[in-house]
Amino acid sequence: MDQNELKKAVAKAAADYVKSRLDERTVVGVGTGSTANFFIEYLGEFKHDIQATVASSEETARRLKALGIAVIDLNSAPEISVYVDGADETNEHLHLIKGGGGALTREKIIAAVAKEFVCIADDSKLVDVLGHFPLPVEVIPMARSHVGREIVKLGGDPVYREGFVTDNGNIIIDIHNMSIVDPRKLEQQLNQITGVVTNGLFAMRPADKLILGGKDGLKTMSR
Ligand SMILES: O=C[C@H](O)[C@H](O)[C@H](O)COP(=O)(O)O
Repeated sequence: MDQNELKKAVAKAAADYVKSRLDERTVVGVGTGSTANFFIEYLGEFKHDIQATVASSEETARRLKALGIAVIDLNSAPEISVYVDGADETNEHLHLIKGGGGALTREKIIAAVAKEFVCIADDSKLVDVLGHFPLPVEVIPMARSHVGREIVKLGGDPVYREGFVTDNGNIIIDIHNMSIVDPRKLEQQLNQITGVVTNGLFAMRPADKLILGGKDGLKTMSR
């Protein structure tokens, strides 16, 4: 199977899992990116059974609505039963790097609310130490230089994502060349920098379940 087929396989497994748990109160949190897009397609197959979804980006909301799936504002959702999303990197503790597509802040908000966070990925994303993938940080535009200097003090190489504006009207700085040996500590250190909205480390609130697709089939890891 190529990488796309692996993404499809994990998305199907997550959709089957969500379907098996649906009841009349279920609100599904839906992620952003190429893996999540396959999940959205599978959701479309049982859209009449889904009460509502909360989308982690404008693009995901557009795709869900195009399939006729109800999208509600998070503030109108009494709870999110399950949130399904991809990741850019994961370690065996289910700590993640997310935000390659720039949707990290809304994703992190949904993850914070969700009772269960199911991450889906092909097994090329599983690493021993996070940080090979550049870590995205969403930043208020006027704080760009300040945040960049603070990132250098933490040992990373900040790279401004040219021409990209988040759904929240902010910029992204990607941190390169940082071996993230203590993800929980770095997540908190970055959040302490004035001007940072959030960062793409999901270590304080990791995934609860990880469905990985590889050449030998699917593997599920849980915390
Ligand atoms: O902002 C984007 C999200 O965090 C994605 O979940 C992440 O970038 C993984 O995307 P993909 O499934 O396309 O590899």
